[in-house]
Amino acid sequence: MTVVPKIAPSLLSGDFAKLASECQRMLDDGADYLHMDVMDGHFVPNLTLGAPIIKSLRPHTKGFLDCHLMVSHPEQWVDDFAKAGADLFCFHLEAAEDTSALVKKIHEKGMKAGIAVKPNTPIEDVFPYAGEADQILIMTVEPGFGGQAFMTSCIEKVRKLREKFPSLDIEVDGGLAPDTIDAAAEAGANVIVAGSSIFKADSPKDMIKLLRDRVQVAIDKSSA
Ligand SMILES: O=C(CO)[C@@H](O)[C@H](O)COP(=O)(O)O
Repeated sequence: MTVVPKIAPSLLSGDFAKLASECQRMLDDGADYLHMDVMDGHFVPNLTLGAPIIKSLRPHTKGFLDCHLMVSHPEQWVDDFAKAGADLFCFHLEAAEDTSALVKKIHEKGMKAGIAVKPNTPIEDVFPYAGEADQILIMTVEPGFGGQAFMTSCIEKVRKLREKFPSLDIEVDGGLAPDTIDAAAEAGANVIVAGSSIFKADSPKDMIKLLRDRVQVAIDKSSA
């Protein structure tokens, strides 16, 4: 593997009333990405934030805004997120009309492109597009809410994707914590989204370090 660990705190578990300072706190504590959960109340049964919030936040942070759009018709939001200053636009395979065209459009607008898959979507469905995208996100909970239990059934999907794409950024999201990180990392995940485990930790800094160290151990083991 040639990948490196990246830790992406999910701001969904932070305090939206002070989003900019929550982002800064995470960066100061060692975060690599700021994971922004965009939900439309249609693709998932929850409503969170959209491009206007990303636009307001952008002048207040230099952090990498890893935007995960859990929305129907993701095509319609590419321009708005690009203008708002998103760094990565991740859409759901299940929601896209034309996956390759959407990846191309995201790149043309100057953002990195991610493709997410829900727990019940076979990982093979994303194989044809994994070479075009910058990151594949494997959901390890049903998307919609923070604080759910990690689904171990998703681990095999990470393993299969890593086997085929050794240098791809593989992100996992949902229920990542000290008791689940090893399974995800050993299967090949290198980008870790974590909400509850980081924001509820006595020391978010120590939690970010723990998650990063465990991923690094798995990477070292796999390349030994
Ligand atoms: O996208 C989602 C939920 O749909 C996630 O990003 C969660 O916000 C992660 O939260 P934890 O499971 O780590 O609490």
